[in-house]
Amino acid sequence: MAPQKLVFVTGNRMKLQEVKAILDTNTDFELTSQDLDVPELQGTTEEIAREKCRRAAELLQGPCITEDTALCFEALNGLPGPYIKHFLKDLGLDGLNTLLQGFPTNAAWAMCTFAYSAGPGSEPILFEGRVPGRIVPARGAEKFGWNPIFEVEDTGKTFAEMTEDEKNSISHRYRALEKLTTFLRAQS
Ligand SMILES: O=c1nc[nH]c2c1ncn2[C@H]1C[C@H](O)[C@@H](COP(=O)(O)OP(=O)(O)OP(=O)(O)O)O1
Ligand SMILES: [Mg+2]
Repeated sequence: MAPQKLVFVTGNRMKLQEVKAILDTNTDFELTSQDLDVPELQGTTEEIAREKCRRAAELLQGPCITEDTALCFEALNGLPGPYIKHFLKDLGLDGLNTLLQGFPTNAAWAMCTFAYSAGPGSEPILFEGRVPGRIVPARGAEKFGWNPIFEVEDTGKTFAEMTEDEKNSISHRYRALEKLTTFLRAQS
């Protein structure tokens, strides 16, 4: 059967690189990407993910997937969550550690939410993947976002200390993408 064409709307080339690597050996899907400036509303991760995908499908006038990544601190009831991009930009990796000083736990989870819309006017469907861990002083290469300060539970390693393959075989993104591709395969 011909591969399903997927348009991934994202402005983040590292996300795109990881999604391509995860889908790499998968011949069921053919991924292309579009860097569109889609506004992100405030709200819960789910609300943000849905609305971003809705707007992307309108702009593209066709089916698409979008993705929202959140980093959630247990001590802060899940914040910064979907606002991690702004916290990271303004506080940096050190500042995110400082933020947790005085709290009893540095437990955290990384969360990835893919949204799929069949086209404009079609309600997006969400697929979520999570990885538990904790926030630690930066270790490893500073190549992608908050990778150096997120230590994955039971591994003793931050995402930045893992090889790309290692991260991509256990990550929040991998787990969410598994659910999305299972859904899409069942559709076709
Ligand atoms: O696996 C990851 N490991 C470390 N850092 C990560 C990861 N995945 C996203 N990140 C960073 C990028 C951005 O600072 C924030 C998510 O924000 P988020 O709005 O989802 O991404 P974005 O604006 O860069 O791209 P997009 O155009 O798809 O919305 O966390
Ligand atoms: Mg964004």
